[in-house]
Amino acid sequence: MIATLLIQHEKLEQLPSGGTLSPYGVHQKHGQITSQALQLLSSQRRQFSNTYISVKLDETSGVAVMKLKRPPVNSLNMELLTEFAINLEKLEIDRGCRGVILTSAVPRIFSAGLDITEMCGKNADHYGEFWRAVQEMWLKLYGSSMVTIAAINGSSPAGGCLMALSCDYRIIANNKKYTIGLNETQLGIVAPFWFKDIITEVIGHRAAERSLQLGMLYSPTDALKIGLVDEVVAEDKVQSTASAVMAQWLTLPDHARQITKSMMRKPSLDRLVTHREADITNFVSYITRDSIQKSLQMYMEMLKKKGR
Ligand SMILES: CCCCCCC/C=C/C(=O)SCCNC(=O)CCNC(=O)[C@H](O)C(C)(C)COP(=O)(O)OP(=O)(O)OC[C@H]1O[C@@H](n2cnc3c(N)ncnc32)[C@H](O)[C@@H]1OP(=O)(O)O
Repeated sequence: MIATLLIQHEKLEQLPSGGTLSPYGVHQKHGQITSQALQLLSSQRRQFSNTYISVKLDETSGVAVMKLKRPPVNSLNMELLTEFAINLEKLEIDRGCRGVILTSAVPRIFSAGLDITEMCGKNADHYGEFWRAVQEMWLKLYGSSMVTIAAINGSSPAGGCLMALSCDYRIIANNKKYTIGLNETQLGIVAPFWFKDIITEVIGHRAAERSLQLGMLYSPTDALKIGLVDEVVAEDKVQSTASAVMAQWLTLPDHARQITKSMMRKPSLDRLVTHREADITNFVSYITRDSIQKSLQMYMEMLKKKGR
């Protein structure tokens, strides 16, 4: 139902083209392609936009840029998570798309993580549905066969960090004000096993243990030191670096890279798929505890006071 609505509402823009494109290059139909025609071809883009996500697919390079656009902080509510999973699935089945750059349209913020208001003062059915949407986003992103690059152009705590960690490569803007990490314990909550698994895979057991217990948020340079991100670049170079890294990754034959990626990620994906229902039950029984609700409410109040 939601999927149908989203597809009906999407704006599909097709720019003019002078010929046929394939993901792997230009197919020449008649005679020589002029430089003007090449220019037109190289600008062929498909764009679609939903409420909280915009996607631009460059059919020449096969690279889509997916932007989160939910001001003020791109917090991940049910609708954004659902749009995200649907858009990623659309790109996944689109033979013209080989890579996705995930970034933010909101200045200074990549994503503030899960929308805390989705986890406060609601009923058990809501929490169950919300958690399923969080799982779905992760299964789709971490399990994507495309090359995924996080262009982290702002702060990225908790669920925002999880999104970045789920990509193949992370580039963050060099700005001391930005922080990234899994800070759940600072909210008085526990990151679930699959958050723990993925950060352990990326930064190793010792660093993950310290990072998770203390709910650490790192500056870009400190994140680089522990391997939480792969590159720190000037703020105005984040997108161009992401495009350059993507072009490099796309020189590899898809099938070899995809099978290798799947081999590396399958155990963690399988673990969540196998325990999915138990993980939802666990989340619901945990989040409905009075003590957890109090912690989250206090954290939200603290955020609001800070903002005043
Ligand atoms: C067994 C399972 C157990 C449960 C596991 C659950 C796993 C949880 C994962 C999560 O992702 S929980 C969310 C954690 N997120 C955070 O801790 C981030 C909190 N936000 C911030 O630190 C800051 O807002 C920011 C992102 C650094 C941006 O700072 P800035 O100064 O630019 O903006 P603010 O004034 O702080 O915020 C503006 C506005 O947005 C509201 N807000 C911020 N974050 C969230 C959020 N995650 N959810 C909902 N709302 C959020 C904030 O309250 C302000 O609202 P107003 O005061 O304007 O109404």
